[in-house]
Amino acid sequence: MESGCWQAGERAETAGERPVVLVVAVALVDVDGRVLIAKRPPGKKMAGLWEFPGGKVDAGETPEQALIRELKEELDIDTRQSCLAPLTFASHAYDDMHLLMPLYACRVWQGDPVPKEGQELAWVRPVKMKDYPMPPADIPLIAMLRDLL
Ligand SMILES: Nc1nc2c([nH]c(=O)n2[C@H]2C[C@H](O)[C@@H](COP(=O)(O)OP(=O)(O)OP(=O)(O)O)O2)c(=O)[nH]1
Repeated sequence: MESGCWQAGERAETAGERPVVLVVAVALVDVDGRVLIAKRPPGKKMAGLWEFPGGKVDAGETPEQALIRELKEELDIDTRQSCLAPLTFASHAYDDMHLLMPLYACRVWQGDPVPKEGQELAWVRPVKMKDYPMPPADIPLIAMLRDLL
């Protein structure tokens, strides 16, 4: 078997004892088809990399509730569960955890996104996202956004 996914799968099977961590993220899409990404602030893990808004799902929350909460906290915008469309997901082994990250698409929200946590924001077309360094888990999502949005 020569295919690339077969070879890559051999290397990825080392997750072992790492906890699976559920993080929810969203592609906020504007009328021009651009997607909002935010730069992780200094001091955080993977500081300086660009990511989709979102965060960890707390105990007792649904993924959608967590995302609505994170969008308010990080960007001061309001959206609703009915405006969150499941798009794809990332499943990636980091050194300390295995990240499971559903990615939603959202085109309807209220308010203008403002960086509540001092993070830099950018509206970027999926074809241009490769110019913005992102966490390794996010890399496969870029091509999916290009195809699915
Ligand atoms: N929000 C978001 N998180 C991402 C993306 N890609 C990716 O690997 N992550 C990782 C980074 C973090 O380890 C985790 C999100 O955690 P978080 O934003 O709620 O909290 P944090 O960075 O303060 O995490 P921590 O210090 O508590 O580990 O998911 C992404 O596109 N968006």
